[in-house]
Amino acid sequence: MITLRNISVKFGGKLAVRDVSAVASEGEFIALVGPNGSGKSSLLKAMAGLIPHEGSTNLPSDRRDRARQISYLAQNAVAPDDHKVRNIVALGRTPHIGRLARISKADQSAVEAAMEKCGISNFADRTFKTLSGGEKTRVHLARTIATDAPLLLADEPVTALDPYYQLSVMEVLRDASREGTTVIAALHDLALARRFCDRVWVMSEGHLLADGTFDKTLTPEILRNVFRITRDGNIAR
Ligand SMILES: Nc1ncnc2c1ncn2[C@@H]1O[C@H](COP(=O)(O)OP(=O)(O)OP(=O)(O)O)[C@@H](O)[C@H]1O
Repeated sequence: MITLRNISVKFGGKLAVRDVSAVASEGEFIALVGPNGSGKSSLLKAMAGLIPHEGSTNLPSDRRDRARQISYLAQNAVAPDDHKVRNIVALGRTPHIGRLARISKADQSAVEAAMEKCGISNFADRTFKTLSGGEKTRVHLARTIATDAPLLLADEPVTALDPYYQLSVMEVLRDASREGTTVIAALHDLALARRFCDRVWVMSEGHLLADGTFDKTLTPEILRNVFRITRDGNIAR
């Protein structure tokens, strides 16, 4: 169980996340939704220990423990252009490899399995710079999956993907949650989120405005007042 207590994130005096308290259970797949600028990325980064925050969590504070416990897929993840795909995915195993130790057979299998799940095995030996945008996203996802951490945080993992890979990546994340990983993914596609996720956290102006099942949470009022759309997907006027 992951517990967030009164998490706040400030940038230059401006609050991007305001007093967020929530819990996530083992094996849950949570959709973190909300309009642009509502604080989703900032909350994920605070959970990943990448930016300073107020409040507390039960996540490990030691950097190495944190790296084993939490894998994080950034919204605009980068990777060395000249590295082979396979080596970038293998970076996901770094927290499990001792200093100066070589990658083990188990690490190697985790890398191969993650590449297979993300549909990138066929270009495992290409350099990163030769890939398309969506292919690069799937490489980053495979690196995140390869870590095999109990908490997976993904910031807009499907935004750059074609319809087939949107579904396929959502399946990969759902499978990870079914195997016991807690997955929290920032998503803009509410229909896709509803189809795959167990629960939704709705962010609005830094607050966690609603937390629950899709039916109870994404009410016509919230769609109108927070997302500025109607239930039919039109602009609310
Ligand atoms: N490094 C930063 N410095 C200053 N302000 C920032 C920084 N990062 C984010 N913000 C501000 O914090 C607020 C929340 O941003 P955040 O990226 O968390 O939103 P988001 O919900 O992930 O948005 P999006 O859907 O557009 O990715 C925004 O007002 C943003 O401008």
